[in-house]
Amino acid sequence: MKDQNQKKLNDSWGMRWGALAIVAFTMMAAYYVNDVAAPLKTMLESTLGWNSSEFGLFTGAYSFLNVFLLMLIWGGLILDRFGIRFTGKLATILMVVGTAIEYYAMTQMTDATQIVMGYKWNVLVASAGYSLFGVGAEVAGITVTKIIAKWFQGKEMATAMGVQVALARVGSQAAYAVAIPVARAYEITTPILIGLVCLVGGLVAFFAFSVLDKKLDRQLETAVDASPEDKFSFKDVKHIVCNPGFWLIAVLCVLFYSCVFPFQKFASELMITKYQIDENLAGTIAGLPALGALFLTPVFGGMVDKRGKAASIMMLGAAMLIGVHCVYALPFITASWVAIVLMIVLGIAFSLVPSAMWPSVAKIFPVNQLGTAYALIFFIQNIGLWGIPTLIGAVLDGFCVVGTTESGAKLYDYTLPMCIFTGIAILSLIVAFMLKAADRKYGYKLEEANIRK
Ligand SMILES: NCCCC[C@H](NC(=O)[C@@H](N)CCCCN)C(=O)O
Repeated sequence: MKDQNQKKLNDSWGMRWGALAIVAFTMMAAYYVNDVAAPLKTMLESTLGWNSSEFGLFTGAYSFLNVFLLMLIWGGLILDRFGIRFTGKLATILMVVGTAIEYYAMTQMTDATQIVMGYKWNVLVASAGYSLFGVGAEVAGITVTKIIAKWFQGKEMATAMGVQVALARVGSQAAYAVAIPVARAYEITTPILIGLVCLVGGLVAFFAFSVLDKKLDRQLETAVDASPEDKFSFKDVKHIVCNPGFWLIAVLCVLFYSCVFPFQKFASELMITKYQIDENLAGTIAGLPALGALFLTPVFGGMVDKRGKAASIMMLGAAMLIGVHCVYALPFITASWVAIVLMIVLGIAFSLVPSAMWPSVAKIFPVNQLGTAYALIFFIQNIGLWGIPTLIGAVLDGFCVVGTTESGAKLYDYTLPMCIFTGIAILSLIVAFMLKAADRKYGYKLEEANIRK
């Protein structure tokens, strides 16, 4: 007879946090690669001749397959059918292959400038690689959420999720900080090569995690690592999409994240051209929200746990976003310190909203629908992560060119794009307000503390 009281692998503090460290490293590499090309926008223009529309297409390509081929939905199904080890490895392999294609297109296909469907061939190949990477990164995101739920069940689950997101921000900040200096010191694609090497390390790390996870499964005596109650189910989809809270959170998510991630992709150039910030520093400034979020997300998460007020916090974050984008839109404010202060405020908003939003999903839906709810929200969020960079790139090329830089790249006036971001931020405040009203009407308890005294 088996000893039911036998200590399991995840009962050991060191083992479960060690396991988290391994998968968090893979996600850190993913966030690094996700963001590393963004600060290189101007260099891509002067070195490879990419215009803003092409940069926008490339940036939005992260979400292209996720949106148009429903890859997040299939990813959710694969995750439930084949489990976290298989899906995690598959997702990481997709990230490695996608990044390798992107790197190849940017290094070996520099002469492939023939126009196909209105874009340079090398842009399309790099975008295809980045799109494949995007599928891997998003599927890895939902897989890691599920890994944490499994390894930290009945333990420090919320803290573990906060720490994982915080560590992912380290990857983002590193990308923004090193991209331009490394590209200037070596080749424009060296920062991407570094990301590729890190992702291969992340793949090895995931294989190592799988050994631990298999051992845990043997201890848990489960053949399949997805318990029936957290499987992706089309019945749940119907139930979830009929809930007004789902739509309000999903729309708030797409609007809010559309004002942060896509904005950051263009922010390095904005810092250099409008605020005259040194090129080597511009990426670090653009990455400040990620750095701020690294420290503040766990702090605000703790506040939401203890004091509640999640709906009000989301409103506050959205209001701060309006202020930030509105001031960036003002053409007569060009002092570099203002740009830096605004990035810090954006960092605070970027910590407030996610720390209130993601736990709110868990308040609206029962545990057995959470995986499905997160996959659907990620899917809707990806529509913005695809559409907004594509739109901003086209707007820059179509309406904002005001000259040429010394290196031959175009010089843009960012007033119109910043007005667009301000408009989206205003919509996000309206939706946050509606969410608070819905909370009162339907009793989601978003304003209540998670931890009861
Ligand atoms: N448990 C959910 C955590 C979500 C963290 C969130 N990530 C996303 O929303 C991803 N779908 C998109 C990541 C894009 C990275 N540039 C986050 O705040 O990072």
